[in-house]
Amino acid sequence: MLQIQRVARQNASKGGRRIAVKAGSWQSYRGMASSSEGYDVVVIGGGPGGYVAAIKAAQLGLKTACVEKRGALGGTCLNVGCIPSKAMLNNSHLYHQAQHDFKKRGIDVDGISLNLPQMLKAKTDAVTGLTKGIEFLFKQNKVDYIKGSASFVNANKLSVDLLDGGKQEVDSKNFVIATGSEVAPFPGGAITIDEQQIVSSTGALDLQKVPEKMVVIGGGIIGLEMGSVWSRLGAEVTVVEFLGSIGGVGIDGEVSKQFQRLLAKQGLKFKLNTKVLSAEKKDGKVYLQAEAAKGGKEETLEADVVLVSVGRRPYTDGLNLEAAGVEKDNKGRIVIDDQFTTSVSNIKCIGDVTFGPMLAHKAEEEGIAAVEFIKHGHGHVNYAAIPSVVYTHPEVAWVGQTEEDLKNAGVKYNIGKFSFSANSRAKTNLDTDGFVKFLAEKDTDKILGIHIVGPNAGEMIAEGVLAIEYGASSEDVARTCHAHPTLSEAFKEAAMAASSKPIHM
Ligand SMILES: Cc1cc2nc3c(=O)[nH]c(=O)nc-3n(C[C@H](O)[C@H](O)[C@H](O)COP(=O)(O)OP(=O)(O)OC[C@H]3O[C@@H](n4cnc5c(N)ncnc54)[C@H](O)[C@@H]3O)c2cc1C
Ligand SMILES: NC(=O)c1ccc[n+]([C@@H]2O[C@H](COP(=O)([O-])OP(=O)(O)OC[C@H]3O[C@@H](n4cnc5c(N)ncnc54)[C@H](O)[C@@H]3O)[C@@H](O)[C@H]2O)c1
Repeated sequence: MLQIQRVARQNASKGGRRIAVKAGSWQSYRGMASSSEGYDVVVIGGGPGGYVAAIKAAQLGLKTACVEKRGALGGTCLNVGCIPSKAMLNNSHLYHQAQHDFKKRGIDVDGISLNLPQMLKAKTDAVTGLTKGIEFLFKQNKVDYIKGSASFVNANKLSVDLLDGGKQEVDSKNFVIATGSEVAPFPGGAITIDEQQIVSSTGALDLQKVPEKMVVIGGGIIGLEMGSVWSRLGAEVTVVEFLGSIGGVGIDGEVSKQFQRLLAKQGLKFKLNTKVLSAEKKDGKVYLQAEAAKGGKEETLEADVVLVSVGRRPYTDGLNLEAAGVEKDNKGRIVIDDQFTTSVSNIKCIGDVTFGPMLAHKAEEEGIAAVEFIKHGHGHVNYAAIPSVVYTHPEVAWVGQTEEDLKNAGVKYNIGKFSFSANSRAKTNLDTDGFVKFLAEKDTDKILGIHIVGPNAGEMIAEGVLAIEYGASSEDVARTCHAHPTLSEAFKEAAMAASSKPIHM
């Protein structure tokens, strides 16, 4: 019963906005699937969406293989995304703290210096350990790992160019496409990424020298995380953002402003409402032409290294989707219905290559739900309860709707805010920047959004996700006992502020 309610809730939460409903229901799929032999499920792509789908499918008793062409499992996230960036964020933060923060805590350290090769090695070690770990999980769960590049022959057959040479044909009743995304090139080809001086996030994770001046094009999550890393390690970083605010899609306006103030205090410079037009490499430098977003006077920005972080796009190169009949939309996303089924009834699709936010945990949830649909005919992802986290210091995290969303939808709401400067643990930690903000429906007190800028926001938001998943009111959270002294008391007090009054402010 609960499952059925959840599927209904999931469908309702999408409201037809995210998922275009195409032909190919669960019933019609069942008719087709039994006709072929080989695997029950073959997953194409071994990123967080694909590898999780493969493990879950095997756990459900389906004969499963996963095809991955990178030579390592884990996809963008483990190899050139979430994991290496978080290693660099953590270690650059410690370096920055040791230089600028230890003294006031009574820790005198002499002769601190950066050993960048060692910091890069620590990052690589974390990546290697985790990608090998997934290979182990595949063995443990009896998922066949096919190393090569997959291409559809028809809706029940792949041809795989094996990394070790040669080709292999792979037959399956069902496929899950999880081929992810790639760096979006600069529009119009005006700037070419060379991964040395003009880098994408991939090059920015592996710079062999701290640049003196770095210009970041795009003040979304990648720009702010990687800009923070190199700023902490000593670069003068300028973020150029087309829009009037930073943080990308989904960030609350008030949080974005506070976030920008805090990053500026750390030394990052911002040029908002500014559009980069072109780049020229000359005498070891890069010169960028930029102008006001709405048109106006041009200016030249000089940099040693430029990071292009203007978004990512779905990746389907070489898949030969036409041979299977799988359709894409005009943004290159594979079109799916609310059961992750593509235009072909036995082929499902999940993660960055289809609709929705490009986040590892969203891809994982979809991976599990998609194979549950294959096995049981029902699955569940609640798109209203997908958290977002920016792993800077302080962190920024949110779930649900922003004030701007609610205003645009004409929804009446209460705000409850609590500042970390009034939280005892934050005070003892000398880490008091930021706040927790609850948005609750005026009439019912139901939580509609939670936004945090502050220490440990990325861990704390899990409580908000749970509250939204269970349809909690802010009073529910306010009446829940939180341990003292913890940062999470700020979370409780913000809930108290939304439903009645906080105690400590
Ligand atoms: C710098 C950076 C930092 C990030 N940090 C975070 C973060 O902190 N948290 C977060 O949630 N998200 C983060 N992301 C986003 C996250 O990496 C993606 O949302 C996630 O990896 C998507 O998972 P996926 O499985 O859909 O695709 P991917 O991870 O892109 O995996 C797809 C895989 O498919 C393989 N493939 C493609 N075509 C074929 C083929 N024809 N045959 C065989 N294999 C194929 C590719 O080689 C790839 O390994 C970050 C991204 C970047 C770039
Ligand atoms: N912590 C995380 O969860 C995390 C970390 C990194 C990446 N990611 C994911 O990776 C994806 C890509 O990240 P991203 O930061 O590249 O994209 P993004 O879409 O988040 O941000 C790109 C920014 O570039 C700006 N921009 C575009 N063209 C510009 C121009 N010509 N000049 C100046 N600014 C311009 C846009 O206005 C936007 O703010 C995102 O979907 C994100 O969810 C997530």
